[in-house]
Amino acid sequence: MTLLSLQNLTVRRGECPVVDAVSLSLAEGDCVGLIGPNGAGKTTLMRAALGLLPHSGQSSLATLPATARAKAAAWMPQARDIAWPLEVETLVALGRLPHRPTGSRLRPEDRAAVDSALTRMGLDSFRSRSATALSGGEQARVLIARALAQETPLLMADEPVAGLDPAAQIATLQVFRDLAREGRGVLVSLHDLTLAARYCTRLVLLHRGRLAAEGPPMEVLTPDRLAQVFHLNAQVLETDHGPLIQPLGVLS
Ligand SMILES: Nc1ncnc2c1ncn2[C@@H]1O[C@H](COP(=O)(O)OP(=O)(O)OP(=O)(O)O)[C@@H](O)[C@H]1O
Repeated sequence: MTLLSLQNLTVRRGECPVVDAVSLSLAEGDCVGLIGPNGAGKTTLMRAALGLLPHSGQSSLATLPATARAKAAAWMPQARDIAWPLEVETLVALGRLPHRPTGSRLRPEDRAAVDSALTRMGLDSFRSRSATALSGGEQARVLIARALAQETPLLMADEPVAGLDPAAQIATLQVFRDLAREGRGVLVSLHDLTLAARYCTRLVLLHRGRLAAEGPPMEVLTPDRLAQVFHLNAQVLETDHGPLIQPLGVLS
């Protein structure tokens, strides 16, 4: 089943299209990595797809009423502001809001979703801590857990592993890959090309707002594209542990 369909999605900032006629679809089982240099349009694409930015073209999510959209897709934005000193467990339970009548108590299925999200993100021992008293990387994991607790068919996450230590980055991508294997869909923007190649089923490469390439990771991440789009001299290796994209230098 298709979980997200974009057709000619375009976002203009003034005269300039920063997302330019992008079409793509994402189905159950897909873990799609959205990659591209700084300013390529990744955040703008995701926010427009969710209907959070004015755009032309179509997004299957943008037209949904807010509650239906919150049941269809969870969104973890790049900004990780936690304003109030809520307990971690309470903050993660906010992910259940689309599923509960306003003001109601957590039902057993809500508690189960919160417990599962905390466990997946390795946060069981953090559940009673104040979220504002956590480190930046710990806060990021809590916000990912909140999105997981939403238990939506589609998870969209904007650079969710930025600021996480290497083990937490890998563990998070493993969670996303597992979600896809369980039949959900994931759209995740990433700057770490090795993680993108290893854990995503498909990559979408944006360059200056346009879809520059899409397909299996090793077909997208060719040395030529890394040079043209990322200005990188990079080695692309197949190892026993999976692909390895090793940047060697910057091309002028
Ligand atoms: N509010 C805004 N007003 C004008 N231009 C903007 C605005 N927000 C973003 N842009 C521009 O739109 C383009 C795409 O930005 P976007 O944040 O989508 O890129 P990105 O691929 O997510 O980058 P990064 O990897 O740095 O997070 C950039 O050129 C950026 O300067």
